[in-house]
Amino acid sequence: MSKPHEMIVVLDFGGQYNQLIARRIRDLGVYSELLPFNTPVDKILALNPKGIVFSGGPSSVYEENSPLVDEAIYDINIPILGICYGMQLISHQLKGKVERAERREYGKAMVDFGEHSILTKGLDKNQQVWMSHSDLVIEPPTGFVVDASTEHAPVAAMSHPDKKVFAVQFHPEVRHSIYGNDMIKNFLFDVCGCTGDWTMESFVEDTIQDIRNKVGNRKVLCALSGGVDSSVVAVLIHKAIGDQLTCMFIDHGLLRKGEAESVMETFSGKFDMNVVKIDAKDRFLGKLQGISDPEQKRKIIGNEFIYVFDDESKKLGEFDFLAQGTLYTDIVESGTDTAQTIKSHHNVGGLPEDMKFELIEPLSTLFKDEVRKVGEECGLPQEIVWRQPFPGPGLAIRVLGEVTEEKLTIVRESDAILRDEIKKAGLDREIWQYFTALPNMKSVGVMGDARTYSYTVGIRAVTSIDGMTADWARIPYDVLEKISTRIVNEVDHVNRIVLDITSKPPATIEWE
Ligand SMILES: Nc1ncnc2c1ncn2[C@@H]1O[C@H](COP(=O)(O)OP(=O)(O)OP(=O)(O)O)[C@@H](O)[C@H]1O
Ligand SMILES: O=c1[nH]c(=O)c2[nH+]cn([C@@H]3O[C@H](COP(=O)(O)O)[C@@H](O)[C@H]3O)c2[nH]1
Ligand SMILES: NC(=O)CC[C@H](N)C(=O)O
Ligand SMILES: [Mg+2]
Repeated sequence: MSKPHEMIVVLDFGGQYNQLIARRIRDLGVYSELLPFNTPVDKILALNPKGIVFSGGPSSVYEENSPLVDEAIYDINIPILGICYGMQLISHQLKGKVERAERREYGKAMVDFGEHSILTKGLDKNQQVWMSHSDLVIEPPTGFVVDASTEHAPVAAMSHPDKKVFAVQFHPEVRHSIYGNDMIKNFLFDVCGCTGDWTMESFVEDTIQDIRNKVGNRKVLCALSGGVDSSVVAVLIHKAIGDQLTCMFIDHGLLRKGEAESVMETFSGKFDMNVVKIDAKDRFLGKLQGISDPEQKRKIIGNEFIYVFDDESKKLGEFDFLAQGTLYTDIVESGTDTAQTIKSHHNVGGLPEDMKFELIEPLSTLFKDEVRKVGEECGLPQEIVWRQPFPGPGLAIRVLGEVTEEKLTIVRESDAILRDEIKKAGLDREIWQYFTALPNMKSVGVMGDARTYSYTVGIRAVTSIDGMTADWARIPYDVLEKISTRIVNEVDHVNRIVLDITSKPPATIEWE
C-alpha cells in the first residue's frame, strides 16, 4: 500500500493468534502487517514502522534452530512489544534467563502489576489475563525491570522503559485478557506515539491510488465469483481504472443451484462493468475424474482456474494482471514459512507455477469482517456484503472423495433446500455459513415399505466472525426437522441426514 500512514510491524514466530495481533492494531486505527520473523532489519526500516511486535510461537528459545530476530533490531530505536515467545526471545537475545517451567500455564491467570508502567497506565493493577506457555523468563536481561508476576510466573511482564522495549508473557490480543486491548492501545499511542490515521475510508482511497499506479494504462482481468471478496476487489479496481477492467466469472460446474444466473443478473444489472461468463464445466469435471484426494482436488481446480483465465482472456486482448479476492485467511491456511498448511486454498496454494499473470490482491492482509466493512464503505448492496462465503472449488470439496454428476446433484439440491429453509426461518444473517456435504457413504433405510441403501447428507452450519475459528450453529429443532424431511423426500438417493456439531478447531468449516 502507499505508505504515508503510520505502521506497526508484527514479526511472525508462528503462533496461533498472530493474525489477531495485527487485526487488533488495525481496529485501533493504526495500519499493521505481519512479516516473517527473519525479515532483515533494513527491510523493516524501509517500511518506517512506529513500532514492532514480536508474536508468540510454538518454539522454545533454548532449543537449537529456534527462530531468532536479526539482533540489530534492538539498536534501531523503534519501540518493541514482545508477546509470549516474543518476551522469551528478548530475554534470550539480551542475555536474560529462560527455562522450562515446572508448572505450565494454559488459560486464565491473575497477573499482578506492582507499579504502573506506561503499558498499564489507567488500568487495574491486578487483572485477568490469558496464558499459553510452558517456558518461563527466570531472570530479565540487564537494565530491564520486572513489571508483573503471576502465581507461577515470576516475570509475567518486563520492560526497559528507556529503550522502549516492553514484554508480556500473556496474550493481550485475546479477549480473555480483559485489559489486553487497552495495553495494546497504550503501546501504540503512548509508547510508539501513533495518532491513529488508518480508517476504512483511507484504506479505500489508498488502495485505489495504488492500483492506478501499478496498472498505468494496462488491462486487468478480475476473477469474479459474485462473493464478497471478489466483488469488493472488482469495485475497487473499477473505481481506479474504469474500462481497463474486465471481470470474468467461471461456471466450473461446481456452483450452487441458480448461482450462475443470479451472479450475472446482479453484476450486469447493478454495476456498469464489463462482466463475461465462461462455461468451463467440461474442463473442470474432466480434470477431476477419478481424483479423490482433497489436496489434489484443490490443486487441480486452482490450476484449471488460471488456465481458463489465460485461454479465455487471450480472446479478449492482452491482460497483464489478474485480480483475485484473496484474504489473509486464504494465505495463512494455505501455509507460510511459519504456519502449517491446513488446506490449499485454490487461489493461493493451488496456483500453477507457470502462471504468467501478475497478481493484484488488494485484500490480502484483511479478514472477512474487515472486507465487509470495505464493501459497505464502497457502497456495495447489502445482499452482496452479507452473502455467506462460498469457496472457489465449490461443491467439489463438499462431495467427499471422487466428484461425479450424481453426487453433485445431491449436494446441489440438498443445499438449495437448506438455504431455502434457513432463509424462511430468518436465520440467514445470524448463521455465518451453512451448507450440505456428502460423505462418501451409504446406509440402510426403509421407504414405502421397501429397503433402501442410499447416501447420507451432512448439514454444516457455523457461526463465526472471520472464518478462522467457528462454532456450530444451534439451529432450532423444528427448522432442522423441516430441512431433514424435505431433503429425504425431495432429493433422490438420500435416506439419512446427520448434523455436524464440531467447532473449528478441531474441525474445519468445509469437510475437505
Ligand atoms: N467461479 C469463479 N469465477 C471466477 N473467479 C472465482 C470463482 N470462484 C472464486 N474465484 C476467485 O477466487 C477468489 C477466492 O474465492 P473466495 O470464495 O475466497 O472469495 P469470494 O468468492 O470472492 O468471496 P466469498 O468468500 O464471499 O465467497 C475470489 O475472490 C475470486 O477472485
Ligand atoms: O475461495 C476459497 N477457496 C478455497 O480453496 C477454500 N477452502 C475453504 N474456503 C472457505 O474458507 C473458510 C474457512 O474454511 P475452512 O474452515 O474449511 O478452512 C470457509 O468460509 C470456506 O468456505 C475456501 N475459499
Ligand atoms: N505461546 C507461546 O508463544 C509459547 C512460547 C513457548 N514455546 C512456551 O511454551 O513458553
Ligand atoms: Mg467464494
